[in-house]
Amino acid sequence: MSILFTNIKELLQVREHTNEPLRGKEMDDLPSIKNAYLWLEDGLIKDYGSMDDFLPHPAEEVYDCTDKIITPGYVDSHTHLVFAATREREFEDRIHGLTYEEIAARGGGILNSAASLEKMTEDELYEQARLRLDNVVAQGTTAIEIKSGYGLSVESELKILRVISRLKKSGTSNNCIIPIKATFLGAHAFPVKYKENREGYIKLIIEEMLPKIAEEQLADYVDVFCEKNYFTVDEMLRIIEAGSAYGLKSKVHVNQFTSLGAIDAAVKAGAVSVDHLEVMGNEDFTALSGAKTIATALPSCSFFLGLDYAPVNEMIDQNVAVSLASDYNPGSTPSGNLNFVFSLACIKMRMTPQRAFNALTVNAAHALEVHDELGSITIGKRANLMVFKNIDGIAALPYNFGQVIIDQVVVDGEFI
Ligand SMILES: N=CN[C@@H](CCC(=O)O)C(=O)O
Ligand SMILES: [Zn+2]
Repeated sequence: MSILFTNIKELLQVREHTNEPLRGKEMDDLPSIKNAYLWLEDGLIKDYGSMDDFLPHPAEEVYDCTDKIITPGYVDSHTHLVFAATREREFEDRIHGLTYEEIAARGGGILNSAASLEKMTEDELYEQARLRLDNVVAQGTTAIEIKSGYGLSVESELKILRVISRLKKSGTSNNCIIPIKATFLGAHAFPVKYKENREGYIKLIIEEMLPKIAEEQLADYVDVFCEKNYFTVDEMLRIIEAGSAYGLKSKVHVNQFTSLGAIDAAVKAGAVSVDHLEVMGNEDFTALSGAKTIATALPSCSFFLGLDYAPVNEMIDQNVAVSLASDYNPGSTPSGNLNFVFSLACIKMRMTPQRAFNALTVNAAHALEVHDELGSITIGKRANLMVFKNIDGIAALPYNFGQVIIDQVVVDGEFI
């Protein structure tokens, strides 16, 4: 099947390749072609260019895009989209003055989510998660990472990872398949029965959960919530190492509330990404400067919990590869809408629209290791796109905060 878009008002994020994540001044550049064409074949980008150089291409479908802007779809490299129940009660508790940490200390938070997930069947979980996937794809997410971590027992962690595995194969309710990566986050919190036996739970993760997950090939990455009252830096390193023995690379939760030295340790351990970064010390910047590890900021989490925002412009100035993701989860971020993340990045973090869009596409694709197939308009990449009508440029996306102004989403060359 081949499709041709002609007279495109502007084709954004066109790059010959995206072998490396963008850093420093590169983040300010959002390459585009005005009055462009784009030719898709069998779900891939076959060719693109200026209409001035246009030669007739054989195509089964041709669309005139005089009033349209086309971009690559977003990539969401950090979500907890498989969960059993929302947590409005805690939301109200925070309005009355309790903090996220206080709610967790009372047995709420992650443990609350684990208790409700234990009671839910795999099929119910799957149906709910698929509806959430439908929603985020309609909002422009065209590749996604999904974590476990609301199980905290062998059976429940496997249940979540099996749901993710089903989503990988089945896609959305209308069978739209986007790339999904699964992350094992058994080290999200200590279950109550292991409160006085941390070692016992870490052993369960390393000696029981990981081997089973590896046997069923249920995970692409391993994650740890490294934070005061959760997992220490040493515990994180042990779990990263255990995961790597099964071929799992790591993506870790660090510096959400405290700077513990986890960033330096994770970078040295070869983590693909370090995520959150609301609290950053000088040594954290130094560890990330020039590192291969991607720094993923989650502004919707800061917005929802009233935390500081990750200092992304300072990181970019210090040669850190910055990406943005949603952190979609029932506790700290009950939204997977990357259009809203885009607005927050510009409004609250003072990223320019160019920087934020690069962080949501090219660098986000690196954070998910899908940069060879997604994140830019590049020949040979998958045709996962967003189409916008009657806007003047990229700034319209974050400007229209709280709204989804996408006209159409395209996945593998098909309108969804
Ligand atoms: N901080 C750790 N994990 C999640 C929130 C978990 C929850 O509150 O359910 C996050 O990334 O924000
Ligand atoms: Zn998270």
